[in-house]
Amino acid sequence: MTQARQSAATAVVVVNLGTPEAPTAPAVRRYLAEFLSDRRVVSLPPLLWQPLLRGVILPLRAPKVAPKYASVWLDGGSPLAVYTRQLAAAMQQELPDLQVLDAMRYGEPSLARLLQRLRDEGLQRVLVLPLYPQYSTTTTASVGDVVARADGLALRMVDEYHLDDGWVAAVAQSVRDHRAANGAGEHLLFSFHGLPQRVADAGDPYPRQCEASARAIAAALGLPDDAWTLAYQSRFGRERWLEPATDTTLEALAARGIRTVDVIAPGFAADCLETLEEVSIMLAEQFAERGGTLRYIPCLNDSPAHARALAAVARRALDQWA
Ligand SMILES: C=CC1=C(C)c2cc3[nH]c(cc4nc(cc5[nH]c(cc1n2)c(C)c5CCC(=O)O)C(CCC(=O)O)=C4C)c(C)c3C=C
Ligand SMILES: [Fe+2]
Ligand SMILES: [Fe+2]
Repeated sequence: MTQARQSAATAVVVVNLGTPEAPTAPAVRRYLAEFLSDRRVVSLPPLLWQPLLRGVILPLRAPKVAPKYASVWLDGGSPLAVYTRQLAAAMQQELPDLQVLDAMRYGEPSLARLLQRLRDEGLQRVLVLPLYPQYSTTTTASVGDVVARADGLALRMVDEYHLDDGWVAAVAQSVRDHRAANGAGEHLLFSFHGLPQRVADAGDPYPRQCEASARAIAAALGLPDDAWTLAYQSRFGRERWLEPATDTTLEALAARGIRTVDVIAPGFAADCLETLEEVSIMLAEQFAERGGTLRYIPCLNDSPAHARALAAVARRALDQWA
C-alpha cells in the first residue's frame, strides 16, 4: 500500500466520549441525559431507568457536577474537547495525505453527523479510532454502534491499542520525563476508569486489558512488582465496581508509610474531569490530608509522541485494509 493511494479520500476520525458544552447545570444535564441513556452504558430496562434518571439522578447530579467542570474548564472549552481537538491536529501533521478529524460519541462534534457528512462528500474510506486504549462494551462498542448504523461509507474501526508498542513506549516515556523533572515518587499508581463488576463478569475484556497495559508500561520502565499498583476510579452508582478502588488504594499506600505517589491514568487519552478534578485535585487533597504528596502525570494529550503513536496505529489499520 503506497501513501498516494491513502489519499485525502481517506479520513481518520478520532472519537472520544463527549463532554458538556458549558460548565453549567443545564449543559451538564443535557450531556449526562444522552450519555446515561445509552444502554451500552446503563443496561437497565428503559421503563425503569428513564424515570429514575430524569426524576432523580439528573436533577441531583447536574448541579453537583457542574462546579467540578468549572474548576478545570479551559479557555477553549472542556479539557476533554480541547485536548481531543489538539490531538487530532497533531495527528494531521503526522498524516498529511489523510484527513484527520475529531468527533464525540455523545454531544458535539457528533460522530453520527460527521459520518453522514463524509458520506455526502464522497469519501472513499473512513477509519474510526476510538480514543480508548482498552476495549470495553461500555465505550468502544458504543462507538461501534454508531459506525454500524452509518451506511453508504466504507468504514472500519480500531478496537483497541492497549499493547501497541508505540503507545506503551509513549506512556512509559511520559513517566520517565515526569520523574526526571520532579524526582521519582516512591510508588507508581495506575488509575483506570472503573466499570461495574457485573459488566466484567459478563465477559467485558476491559479489566484484563487494563492489567496488561499496566504490566507492559511497568516492564518498559523496569519497575519491580512492589513499585506499582493498578486501581480503578470514578465509581458511579451503588453496585459493586471493579476493585481495588483508587481512593482506598491511596489510603492503603499512606498507611504503609509511602509519602510520594506518582499517579498516571493510561486509560484516558486526554485529560478530562475524571483525571483533572477527581485525581489531580480531589484525590491529591485526600492524600495530602494523610501526609502524602500525590503527583499527577498528565495524559498524553496532544504530545508529539502520542500523535506519532496513534498515527502509526491508524496507518497500520489502513495498510491492513488495503
Ligand atoms: C454506568 C456509568 C458509567 C460507566 C460504565 C462508565 C465507563 C467508562 N467511562 C469512561 C471514560 C470517561 N467517563 C467520563 C465521565 C463520566 N463517566 C460516567 C459514568 C460511567 N462511565 C459519568 C456519569 C461521567 C460524567 C461525570 C460525572 O457525572 O461523574 C469521562 C470524562 C468526561 C468529561 O467530560 O470530562 C471519561 C473520559 C471509560 C473509559 C469507561 C469504561 C471503561
Ligand atoms: Fe465514565
Ligand atoms: Fe467522576
